[in-house]
Amino acid sequence: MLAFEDVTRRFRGGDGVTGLSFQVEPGEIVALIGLNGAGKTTLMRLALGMLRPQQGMVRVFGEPLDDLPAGAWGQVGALVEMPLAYPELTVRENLRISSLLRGSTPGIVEGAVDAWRLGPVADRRFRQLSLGNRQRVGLAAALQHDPRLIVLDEPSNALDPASAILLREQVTRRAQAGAAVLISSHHLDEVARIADRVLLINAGRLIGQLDTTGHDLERAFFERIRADDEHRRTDEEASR
Ligand SMILES: Nc1ncnc2c1ncn2[C@@H]1O[C@H](COP(=O)(O)OP(=O)(O)OP(=O)(O)O)[C@@H](O)[C@H]1O
Repeated sequence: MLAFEDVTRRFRGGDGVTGLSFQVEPGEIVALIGLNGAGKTTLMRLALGMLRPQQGMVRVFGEPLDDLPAGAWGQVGALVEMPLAYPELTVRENLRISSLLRGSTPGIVEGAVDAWRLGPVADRRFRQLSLGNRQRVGLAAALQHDPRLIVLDEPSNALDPASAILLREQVTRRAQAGAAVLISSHHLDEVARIADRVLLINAGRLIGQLDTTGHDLERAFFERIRADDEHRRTDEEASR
């Protein structure tokens, strides 16, 4: 469903991501974790064609992104950075537009309002919503059309515990229906609950997977990051 083949995208100043290779298969939830600035959002933007690789290739539904027919994006659901919405339109109107843009029928909107418990704010303008409610609208818009590929960058940001549970249920339900899910998070315990695999990203590189069956996930995470930092420092010193 989603494949990265040796993908590199560096920014002026040297940061970015380097040599990323991984796949997300149908029915699989893959989580991406790393420290601030590790490259998670850059990877997500590359997956969605919001950034182009300088090297390597991204494939969606088996096609290189450049060859993907425009209609195929209707089977993708994504939330990266801020939810995109028209501030002067209501929640319901925004969800309706979002469904039309993805080639779905507006009939799905009421289901999304119910699923995300947006009823009490459905007729409020988007700009009047709290941060958490905006995030819920963004998630409803990303998932209401039952996409086959889901890309969510730190989706539990600003969500209250009840909404975080909703998110978990919705994402798991979509994966059980065969969707491929890529999700980034800072919450290790949340990730451990839903992900089939957890990829570790550090300083723009994928450095392996985290075993989520262990007890002290945080310690395991930080040890892997520290070991990678040390390894890179030694390599840099040796190459001087
Ligand atoms: N447009 C850009 N121009 C220059 N540098 C950038 C740009 N976008 C990202 N970077 C840099 O690339 C690196 C990776 O950033 P990215 O936003 O992907 O990290 P992240 O893992 O999502 O971080 P966070 O957890 O803080 O959201 C950072 O050092 C960032 O400053």
